[in-house]
Amino acid sequence: MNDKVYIDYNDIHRTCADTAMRIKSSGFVPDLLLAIGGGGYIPARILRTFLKIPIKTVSLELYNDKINRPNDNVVIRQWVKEEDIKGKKILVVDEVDDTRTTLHFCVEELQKFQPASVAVFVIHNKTKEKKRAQHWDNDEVKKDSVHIDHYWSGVNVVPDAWLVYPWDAVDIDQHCKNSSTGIQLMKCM
Ligand SMILES: O=P(O)(O)OC[C@H]1O[C@H](OP(=O)(O)OP(=O)(O)O)[C@H](O)[C@@H]1O
Repeated sequence: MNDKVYIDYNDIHRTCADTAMRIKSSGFVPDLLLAIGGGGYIPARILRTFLKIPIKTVSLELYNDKINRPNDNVVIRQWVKEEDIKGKKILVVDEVDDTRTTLHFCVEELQKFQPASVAVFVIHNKTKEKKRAQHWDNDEVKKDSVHIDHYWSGVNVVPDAWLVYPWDAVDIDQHCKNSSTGIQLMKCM
């Protein structure tokens, strides 16, 4: 079993702040943050502090806590209206890109509403072979069938990292103590 990495709230805030600066300097000016719940809600709110644009939310479920394994398909618990997306530049926000199943599903569904463009932000990207959209995070991004204009990960992490986020903590004080230990995270350039 892999060591758990307890993620610190302040590190999340710093990562969002740093990446917001990268987004601003990229020339991509999003109209809307689209948070994928539950993990994308808090990073989207932090990004709003810097990007000063509205947030809309969707709720998607891949991992099924009741059966302790992924669902066969991504389940939509809540979705957006077409009028919120059509013609807009959308920045999709989630906390982690693991197999990329959820992000790919979300972008594919959003494209049906004809956004002007779509980009993706995650706090953590696990550097592993993805099940979908292999090329989003490298120079071949535009070759993928489900197109995005930009992909930003705050931090690239080793493939088998077991990330524990602070909003899942029952005892946040113990979580903070644990967050000073853990495996090495590989910082994204
Ligand atoms: O890259 P993937 O393999 O698709 O995994 C990443 C997704 O899994 C988690 O969601 P989950 O379904 O556990 O829902 P939650 O955010 O409500 O915990 C996480 O929040 C991402 O959305």
